[in-house]
Amino acid sequence: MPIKAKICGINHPEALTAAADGGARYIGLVFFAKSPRNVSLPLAAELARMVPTGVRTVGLFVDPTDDFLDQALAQVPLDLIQLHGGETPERVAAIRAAHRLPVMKALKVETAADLDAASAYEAVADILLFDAKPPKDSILPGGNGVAFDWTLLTGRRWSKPWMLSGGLTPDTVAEAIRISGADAVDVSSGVEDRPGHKDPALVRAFLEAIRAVA
Ligand SMILES: O=C(O)c1ccccc1N[C@@H]1O[C@H](COP(=O)(O)O)[C@@H](O)[C@H]1O
Repeated sequence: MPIKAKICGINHPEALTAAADGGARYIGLVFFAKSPRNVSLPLAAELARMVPTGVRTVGLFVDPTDDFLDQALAQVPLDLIQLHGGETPERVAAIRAAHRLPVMKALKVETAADLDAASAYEAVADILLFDAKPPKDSILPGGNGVAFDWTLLTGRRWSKPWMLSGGLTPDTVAEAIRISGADAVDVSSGVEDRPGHKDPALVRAFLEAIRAVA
């Protein structure tokens, strides 16, 4: 089965085209002011309208308020909500019910215990996303280009679909898939030529590296 890819932090049309034409299943729009990939709602709406049929548009939020979610969803056609903050299982369930959209919950992984804790989200999230714990000095809860020990996922089974992220690059993604057993991956900083700017050539290289695994 082909590996599914999400290219996160799309903020210009050339990156969107490289992702969609290269076979990405998801494109991610970041709604988090501290991120260099943050997009305004009008720009996000413009980009989302360019997403071809068959590619899903994901909105990435970090501990969003209900008001902000309402505004974003009123202006931007999203297919999936990604929650990348400290949202509790109850908050994930409430957001999912209120907005009637599938939710992907990001879980920060450093040790096997972090994966055990992730099981609390299996009942409430539609997709689990395993990302590395951010470095202590980072202002971002994700998008730091940091990987975790992929062997922690080897042989683990989940009742929900899941994605791997954290420090993936065109050079490492095949090995990460092989070790973790992931059938879906998410990348942000690993396909950039400077913080917050996707390089279309790196996006294409990442998607080609994935195709070579399948
Ligand atoms: O990309 C961001 O700026 C971002 C900001 C806040 C939370 C999450 C963010 N990105 C997500 O982080 C992971 C890993 O990114 P990277 O490939 O290590 O740079 C990925 O799931 C992004 O969706």
